[in-house]
Amino acid sequence: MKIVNFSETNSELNRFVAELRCIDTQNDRLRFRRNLERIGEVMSYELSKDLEYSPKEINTPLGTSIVNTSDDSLVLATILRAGVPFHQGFLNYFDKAENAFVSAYRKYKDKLNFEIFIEYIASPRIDGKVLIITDPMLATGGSMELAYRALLTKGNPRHIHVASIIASQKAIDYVKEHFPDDKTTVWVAAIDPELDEHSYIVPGLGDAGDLAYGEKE
Ligand SMILES: O=P(O)(O)OC[C@H]1O[C@H](OP(=O)(O)OP(=O)(O)O)[C@H](O)[C@@H]1O
Ligand SMILES: O=c1cc[nH]c(=O)[nH]1
Ligand SMILES: [Mg+2]
Repeated sequence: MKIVNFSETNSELNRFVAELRCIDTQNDRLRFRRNLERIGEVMSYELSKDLEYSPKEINTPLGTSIVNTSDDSLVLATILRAGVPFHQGFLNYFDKAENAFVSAYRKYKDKLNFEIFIEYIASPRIDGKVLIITDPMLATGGSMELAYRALLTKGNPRHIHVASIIASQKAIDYVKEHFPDDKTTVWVAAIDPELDEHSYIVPGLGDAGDLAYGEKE
């Protein structure tokens, strides 16, 4: 399985990640959402290099130009809530893509133990298409796997791209175990070493959904 970790390359994307993480900047919700979005934009550009292309004739006012454009049918799927701004970044570039939305939430039995529930899915058919599942946080990997399984009820994708911003090492191992090795690519801006007792990523950034949209009851 190909894993692309952007933190291994020096680029401006690292500053967007730093602003998401930093306690001095992350409470500016507008900036937080926009940073999720612009990481989505940069990632989608890099991911676009892995799609299939063929030459097309384009008529300009003065002649004909041959341009290689992608032939892939894309489905951009995201996991509510924190996935929404990150998803928008992908959609800014892949503006012709179809879209899917899945809800996943942690239902806590007590302070430390939770189950993940999927209650909502809105998706097109995904047979033979390139499925890109976006979620900024990959902590245990449980939400990503359940979202993927829910999306499989809509067909069999040709390729799956798992796109995240901060992943724990544990989640990377989990995705390697639970997604098809021969047709999955993982894109992450950073891989962090630990999870705390609440299964939050350490050092991570805190709760991405709350930072983007405010605390929930
Ligand atoms: O890998 P996991 O252990 O499943 O955790 C990651 C999930 O947690 C976050 O969502 P959260 O449940 O906080 O919902 P929210 O986006 O509504 O805040 C995040 O956006 C992922 O969906
Ligand atoms: O670290 C984490 C884990 C789950 N959800 C988040 O938003 N952050
Ligand atoms: Mg949250």
